[in-house]
Amino acid sequence: MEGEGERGRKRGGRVCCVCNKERASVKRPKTLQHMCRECFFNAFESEIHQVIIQNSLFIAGDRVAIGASGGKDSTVLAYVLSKLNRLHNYGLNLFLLSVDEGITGYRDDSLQTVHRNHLQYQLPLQVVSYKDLYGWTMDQIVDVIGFKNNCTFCGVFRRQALDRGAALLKVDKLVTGHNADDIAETVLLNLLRGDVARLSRCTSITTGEDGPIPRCKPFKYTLDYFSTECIYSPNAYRGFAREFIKDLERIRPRAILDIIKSGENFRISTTTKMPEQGTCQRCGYISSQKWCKACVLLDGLNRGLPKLGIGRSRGGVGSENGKESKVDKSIQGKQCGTLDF
Ligand SMILES: Nc1ncnc2c1ncn2[C@@H]1O[C@H](COP(=O)(O)OP(=O)(O)OP(=O)(O)O)[C@@H](O)[C@H]1O
Repeated sequence: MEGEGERGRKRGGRVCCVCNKERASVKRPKTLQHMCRECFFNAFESEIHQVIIQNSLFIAGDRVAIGASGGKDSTVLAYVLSKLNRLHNYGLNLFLLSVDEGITGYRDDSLQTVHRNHLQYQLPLQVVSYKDLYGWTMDQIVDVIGFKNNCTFCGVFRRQALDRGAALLKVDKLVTGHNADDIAETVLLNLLRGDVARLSRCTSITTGEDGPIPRCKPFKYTLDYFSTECIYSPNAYRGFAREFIKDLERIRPRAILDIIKSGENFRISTTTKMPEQGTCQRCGYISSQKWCKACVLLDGLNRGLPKLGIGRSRGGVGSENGKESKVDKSIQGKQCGTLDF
């Protein structure tokens, strides 16, 4: 901890500023405190408990699916949530829900972690795959679309796949391991794209209350320590926002939480026209357009026109003789990646 001077140091390193006994092994980016492992875990778990209670994330008896990717955040989320559920008697029925995107050498490895968590924490596991839901794996999609726009497919399909998996489990809520860094990136991206509708909701700790399954982010205020990248996302726009945010964090760690705060304080003018929620005429999933984005993308893939739903391509769904249809117009201007959680 800054200002501790010699008092805070011990031969071989600093002393934990909480217990004043053990050697510190982490410096928390959020508070800049030097802590030992044990005190860090305690502080972290009690902060998540506070977030859950203060935001009334759950009610006793809720069936809750944990979006389990096998990555570090959702793995920690599964551990912490099952521990807090026991410790504080939340009365939740917890499940692990994994989406297998079909990315060889990436998701197949991380799904093994999820299978281990399923046994370790004794939580029922549901896996849904892109192959079963859409008939395509991400490996196959990348073969036809390349590396540039594949994140659009993956993001849109994952969002819907999680909802479909949650429906199979008949859960009341879905929690994800999105952390403060993820949310700050999304604020910036929505700002850069002028996506007012998403900007207005991306900082909420619970979203989708008007949709099929509300989603919560108990790690909303948790800063990232390190992150792993999908093998197919080297060109994603999000990656640039991530680098920018990491640069800011190096100068001032609280910058990330301040970006979230700014996002929370945006007020959308009452005259701004917001999209109206409806259902996709094709699959029945929620959509503000005639067809949901997943159906538009899938239709393009199946017709051998994979770029149809990306960016400003013409001659899309429902178009006659190359003229734009309503659906074509609806998908314009929303390039690369889904910016909803
Ligand atoms: N394939 C998946 N199956 C289930 N949930 C997923 C999947 N991918 C992402 N999620 C959920 O969305 C959250 C954010 O995922 P993302 O890959 O953007 O970030 P991350 O910080 O790398 O998370 P993680 O470390 O948990 O993978 C995850 O923590 C998880 O809850």
